[in-house]
Amino acid sequence: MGTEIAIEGLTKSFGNQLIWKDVTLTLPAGEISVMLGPSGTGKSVLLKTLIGLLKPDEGHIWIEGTDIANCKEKELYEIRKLFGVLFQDGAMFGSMDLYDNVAFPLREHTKKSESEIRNIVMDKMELVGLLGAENKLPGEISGGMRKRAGLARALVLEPEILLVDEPDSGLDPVRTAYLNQLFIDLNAQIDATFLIVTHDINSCRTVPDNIGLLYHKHLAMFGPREMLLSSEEPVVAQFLNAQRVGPIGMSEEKDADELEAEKNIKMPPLPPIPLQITTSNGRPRRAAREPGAWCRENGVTPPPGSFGENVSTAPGAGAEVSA
Ligand SMILES: Nc1ncnc2c1ncn2[C@@H]1O[C@H](COP(=O)(O)OP(=O)(O)OP(=O)(O)O)[C@@H](O)[C@H]1O
Repeated sequence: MGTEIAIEGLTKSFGNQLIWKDVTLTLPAGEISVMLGPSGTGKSVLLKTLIGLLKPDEGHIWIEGTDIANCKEKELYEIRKLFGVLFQDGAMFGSMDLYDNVAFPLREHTKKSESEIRNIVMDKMELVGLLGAENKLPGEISGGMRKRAGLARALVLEPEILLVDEPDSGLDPVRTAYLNQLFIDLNAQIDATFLIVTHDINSCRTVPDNIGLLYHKHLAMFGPREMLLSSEEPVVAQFLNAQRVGPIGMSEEKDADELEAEKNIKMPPLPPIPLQITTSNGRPRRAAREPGAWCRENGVTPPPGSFGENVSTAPGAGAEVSA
């Protein structure tokens, strides 16, 4: 089962450039969370801070009782073993074939024999649909395959926490859909805590259990998927529905003149909340909740047409989904 990450009052700047301030959130154990935000709001910096590649100016990151923002190198080294990381470009060694790339963490961090390593590598290659491509070099395969190879490598040490930076950048919608399904299936299988940084609104609306939004140097909101997808908060509603109308402008925040010009333009109504992707083999995912459960429990009426037609989201009603 995955590990909870409790982030408290995290602040990061580079010189006098503040990236974000006072970020506080808990990534629940075994759940999939997505972090969104306009370009340059520090999503990648957050991922790097979580694995200790960058030191925050202030704050705490609690994992299994250790504050990895303030612990000794030796403790950080141990905690890092809980993490699997998939960087944007897959971060493959160009001169090694996919097999050696995926085997690398096992050879580096374990004393496993080559035959044990072979079993693990082939198992993960199969999981990401890359069996048969073991002898290819990273330069000989597509971007989508490189990402999947990066994912196989992130999985070989059986991570409790999986951090993924923009898995869908540069992928076509079909490949993105396959990758999203893979995340859901993987989460059901390995039960790790996932944090995915993405710009893809469709992925963010259908994959995670929780969504966070970084905006204007702070965490605008973090919570269950249904909470954010039913939120009328202008920044959240604008971003999650990819609208031009709202406080976010081309260079992050709109100025007073732009906002004044939009004063009488109403934000469009929220679109229906889609169903969350389920596992491809029907196996239940521990963190998955019934459609509409959060809305029902919190007395929130979701936008009309949410979750398909057969889910009652009235407070107090039991949710039913037609087969
Ligand atoms: N090592 C560093 N030194 C100085 N500045 C940095 C460093 N790493 C990141 N930054 C700055 O931090 C800011 C946030 O960068 P980051 O890559 O985290 O944004 P992002 O939200 O992931 O953006 P995008 O969605 O475009 O990938 C940028 O202004 C970037 O230039």
